[in-house]
Amino acid sequence: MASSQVWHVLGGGSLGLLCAFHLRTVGFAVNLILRSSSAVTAFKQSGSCVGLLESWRKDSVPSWRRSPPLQATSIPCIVNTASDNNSHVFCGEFLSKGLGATRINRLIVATKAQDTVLALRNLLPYMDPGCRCILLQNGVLAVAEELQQTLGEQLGWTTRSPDLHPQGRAAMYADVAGIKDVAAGKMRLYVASVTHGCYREAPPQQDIQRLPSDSLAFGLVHAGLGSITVGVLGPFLASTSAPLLTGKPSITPEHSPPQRFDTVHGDDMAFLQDLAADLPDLNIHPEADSSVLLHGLLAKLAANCAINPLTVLLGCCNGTVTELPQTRGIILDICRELIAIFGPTPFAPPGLKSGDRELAPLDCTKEESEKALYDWVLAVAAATANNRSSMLQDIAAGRATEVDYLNGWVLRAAAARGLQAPVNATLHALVKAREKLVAV
Ligand SMILES: CC(C)(CO)[C@@H](O)C(=O)[O-]
Repeated sequence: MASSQVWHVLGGGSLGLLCAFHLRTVGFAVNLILRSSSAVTAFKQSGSCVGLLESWRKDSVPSWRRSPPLQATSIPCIVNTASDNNSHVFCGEFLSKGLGATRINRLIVATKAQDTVLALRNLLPYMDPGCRCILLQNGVLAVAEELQQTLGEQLGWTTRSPDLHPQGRAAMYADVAGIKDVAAGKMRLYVASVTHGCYREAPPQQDIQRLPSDSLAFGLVHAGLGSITVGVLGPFLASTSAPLLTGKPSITPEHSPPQRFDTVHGDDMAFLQDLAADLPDLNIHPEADSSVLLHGLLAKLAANCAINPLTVLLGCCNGTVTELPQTRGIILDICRELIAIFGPTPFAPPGLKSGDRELAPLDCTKEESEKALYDWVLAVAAATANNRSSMLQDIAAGRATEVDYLNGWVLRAAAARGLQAPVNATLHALVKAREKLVAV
């Protein structure tokens, strides 16, 4: 049962609103942290509610529902100074009006990948020690690497890349953020692979009439029921002294043994299991085995590297990319490239795992992994067939996409291993070109 616990949801995109809707509807107090004070004003003017249409439900005619009212605040603001791209100062406006005395100890981070590190850095002074923070981004592995390189010291992780993270830089951020006394090192970070398909949309006129006036400008359509597989981030980062997956491996991926991580127990799992029980409609699967979680995150990466650019380049919904032989061929190529880079083991077909969930590297051939990953990506696209991918939504709204954290990150991982990933490179280049055309 939902307690009096306050949840903060960072980001008013479709996924942030989906989480805010369900958290609030089951009875949690929710504070939605939006990008600007004008977004907060718009939210308040629209009735301070989130509207949801679950079009994935086939058993009944779906209709719009709205959440009870929830709080909204604007995001604290740090700006880059012109002289030094890496140093930041707080905006005066935020210091006086932003979150004020708010303390955050349950946080869902639903920002775009490229906004995550800066947004989290801005929130650090407001987080209670031990704050539980769930990262939902597409490209969350790339985000995690960036977090480690920029905020690693505050988060209690080893600093792995002195050139990217010069000595003293973290201390300077901490000073600027006034977080000297905040035990941010105890922040608990969780990462998730999210396969729900949803997009923002205001409901049609007749639906609005059935609801209290002026509500639901902050509406979303949950078009494809997926799941949220979530676990603890720490073991991935703490156990290595090289960047998570874009670092140079000591042996080639094909011959590398499966990467093993500590299994997470206890309090973290209890927290995630309670959350899953409180929010059944979000289909949350807590994962205690970090190796299995990594498998899920890499599989999700493959889905985003294939589905998202293709939907942008063809201007279509997710389902279309499963139907055409040309797009199916490109999806298979993307899967093959990821397996060549990260090795077949992380993509072992579920059938090749033993009962205790150990991966079975010796039995898992490259071909079996390719087939398993390809089938999984097609299944995600089919389950979200009527969804407009997040990248297509970004392009339609004239926003930057997350492609640098998806195909772009894969290219960096390939380069670190002396490999090429030509299909990822082509999709990356075409999406960047599309971004440029949209921006003019
Ligand atoms: C799962 C997914 C591809 C569904 O559209 C989603 O991650 C997205 O849109 O980015």
